Amino acid sequence: MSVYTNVSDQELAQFLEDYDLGKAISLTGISAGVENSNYFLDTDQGRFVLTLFERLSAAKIPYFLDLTDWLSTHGIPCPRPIHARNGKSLNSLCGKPAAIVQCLQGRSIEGRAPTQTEIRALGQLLGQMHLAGEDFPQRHPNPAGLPWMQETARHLVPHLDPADNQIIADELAYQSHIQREKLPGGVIHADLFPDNVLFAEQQISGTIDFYYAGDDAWLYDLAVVTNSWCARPDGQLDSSLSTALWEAYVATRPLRDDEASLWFAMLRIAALRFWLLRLDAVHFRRPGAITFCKDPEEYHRILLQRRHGL
Ligand SMILES: Nc1ncnc2c1ncn2[C@@H]1O[C@H](COP(=O)(O)OP(=O)(O)O)[C@@H](O)[C@H]1O
Ligand SMILES: N[C@@H](CCOP(=O)(O)O)C(=O)O
Repeated sequence: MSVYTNVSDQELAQFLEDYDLGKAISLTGISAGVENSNYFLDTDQGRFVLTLFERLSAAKIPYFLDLTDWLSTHGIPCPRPIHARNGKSLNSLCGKPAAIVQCLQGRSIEGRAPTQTEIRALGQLLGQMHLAGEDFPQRHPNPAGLPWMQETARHLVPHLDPADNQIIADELAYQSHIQREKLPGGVIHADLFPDNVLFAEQQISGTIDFYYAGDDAWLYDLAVVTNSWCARPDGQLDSSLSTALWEAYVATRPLRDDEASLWFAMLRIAALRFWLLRLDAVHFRRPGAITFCKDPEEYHRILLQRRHGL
């Protein structure tokens, strides 16, 4: 879902007065995405992306902008925030917190399976991103950890059938015994799905949408990526893709001995996280001009397969 707030020409012109970006030529709503209102902004200085933050409070947003500023200066292709003349990267538009970021080149592979070259590039990039974030000075616990899952599951109960509620309760009970905080970790992207990675000639030209990023086990992030890039339509893993991803990742960030034993637990919690997120989006829809909800059933299938170790 992606355009909740419409911006008038006058509001935009006034907003841009605080930047050195010249005058607006056009503003085009982007229909992909879920959380925020996103626009391609063309000015006489080039193309940028304008985001109006719909859920995050202004106090929470600087972390994400500072993180992408940091990662982009540490070799990770991600949207560098554009600072206004007063030095701030976060400002206000239509009464919402708003930011302008660099528009990255390339296209996502959405709608088709990745090639071996692409999946290896992704594994390597994810390892590099984890290492690049190691010295990032700000701490921010993953906002979608177990407490978020427990809370989301609780308010979904009246909307789901008993079988689904039972699966969710079983998974939450299982995960409450897994100590992922003991695994090596640091900054994770936490949503590096195919629609958040841009490729140009099979190499990664951009990673976007860091608004779920936070501190958590790196292995959990690899599990999020594995589920979202390597699942077949029936939810089972495509082993040639998942193996290539794993090998490229561990060649960049070698795993500690205790990590491999928690691999299936991480795949399960990563599947549960996105099943809950999508159920929440479907059952608690927000009004908006362009509406797009992702299918919860896809993650239901993925979770059922991971519960069987597939
Ligand atoms: N910096 C960027 N460069 C190029 N395209 C971008 C950029 N940021 C967002 N987009 C485009 O906007 C779409 C939605 O962005 P996303 O961050 O996923 O939205 P949301 O935060 O609402 O989930 C992306 O799929 C991509 O096509
Ligand atoms: N990637 C998640 C939902 C988050 O949406 P995004 O557009 O902000 O990446 C999913 O597929 O459920």
